[in-house]
Amino acid sequence: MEFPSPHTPISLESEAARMQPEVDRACALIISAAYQLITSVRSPILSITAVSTQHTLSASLGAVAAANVAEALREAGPKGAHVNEIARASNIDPSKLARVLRVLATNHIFVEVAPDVFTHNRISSCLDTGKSVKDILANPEAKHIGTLGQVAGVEYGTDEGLKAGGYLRDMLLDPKIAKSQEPNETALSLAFNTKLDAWEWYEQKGNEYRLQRFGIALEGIKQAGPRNAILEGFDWKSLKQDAVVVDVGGGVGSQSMRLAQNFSHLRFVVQDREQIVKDAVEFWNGQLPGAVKSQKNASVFLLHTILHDWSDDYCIQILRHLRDAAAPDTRLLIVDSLLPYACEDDSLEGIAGVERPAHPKPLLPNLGHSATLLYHADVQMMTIFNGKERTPKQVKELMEQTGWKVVQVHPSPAFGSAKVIGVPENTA
Ligand SMILES: C[S@@+](CC[C@H](N)C(=O)[O-])C[C@H]1O[C@@H](n2cnc3c(N)ncnc32)[C@H](O)[C@@H]1O
Repeated sequence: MEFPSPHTPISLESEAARMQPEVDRACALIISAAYQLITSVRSPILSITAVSTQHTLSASLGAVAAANVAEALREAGPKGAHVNEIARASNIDPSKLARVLRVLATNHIFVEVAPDVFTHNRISSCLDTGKSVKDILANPEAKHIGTLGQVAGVEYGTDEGLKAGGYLRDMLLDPKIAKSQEPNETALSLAFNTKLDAWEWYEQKGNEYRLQRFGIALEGIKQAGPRNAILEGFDWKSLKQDAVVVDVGGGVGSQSMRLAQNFSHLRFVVQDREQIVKDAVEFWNGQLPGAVKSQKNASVFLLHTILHDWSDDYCIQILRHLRDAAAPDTRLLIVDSLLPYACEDDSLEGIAGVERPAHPKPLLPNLGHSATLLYHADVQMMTIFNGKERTPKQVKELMEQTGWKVVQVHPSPAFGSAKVIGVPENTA
């Protein structure tokens, strides 16, 4: 097995090694230990200052993605290109672009091979849509269509994500919305001066590119984990012929698609907002025409990265509605990240499947930096949606309040892939 070199471009094959759980765990320990060492030896004032200015990194990454720098560098070949050449396609001032690229290169994203000459490395290659600069400039609205979605994810995080993040303190400290559970009283609504919730805001005229990019970005983040994570941890095979899986808030139905491709005996209902369902019909007709039929009597309610979009009040409404529509043998399948506390946690006792492996001391019990993306996502969910990544206990409590009983938890190190399986309370 070969671990990828920092100088080779990313591909699905290059990441194959880390899809093996033992390799993934070894990497997590290394990342956790390395970052803990950095924080131990660096001046605390410098540590805190580095964090307080870290938005410059996100902002630089966003600028470079929007300016199609990765595509220009790929076209320039392995020796790289001078900033004068890179800047030409985007009309950015070359000396400003050089500084933006240099802060990234200093953080191992791109390599400065000679003064003002930059080339790709493995991390920067993730910023490449694979399209030509000419094609992107000819049709900028379609930049992310047909891509794996990781660049869409970067643009999402560094555009509405970063802008909303800038208003976190206002959201938390403004007495009018500080304790709100409403999806339209968020840092995003402050940043974009809107009374709409994120879903309505995305559907506003002028936000077409952002809406489409958001949908494609959802796929991008899944590239970091095993492609077929949805297949594991739930016994899909044992569901009877023509069992109906309702993909609640299913987007274009990409999870249902993966299930349909692997379990031909299942039928699917993909439920979402009207505008999204229009895209879903195209997506399905293109790949599995006739596979989705609208039916009642759900065998499974699948909530794939849904509850994390909503505050507790709204999750309770969603879960109650599903409970009302459930038959005695309906299964509830919640797929989301499960967030550990940063300390030891005995609240997990009695929940089947959530035992945490012990990590070597003095690493943090949640593995610190190697798990940091979960906590970034949690805060981002708060700023954009008033949503929340939850601990296993928090999910269990929401289920118990709404007539569902947890029967199994299937933790997954992959982002957004842990499963909590429930059944209607009085039939368990
Ligand atoms: C984070 S995405 C998850 C999509 C899909 N489950 C997946 O994992 O690929 C959340 C989805 O919820 C949908 N959504 C938001 N509000 C909704 C509502 N009121 N009814 C149905 N779907 C909704 C959004 O349009 C979006 O597709």
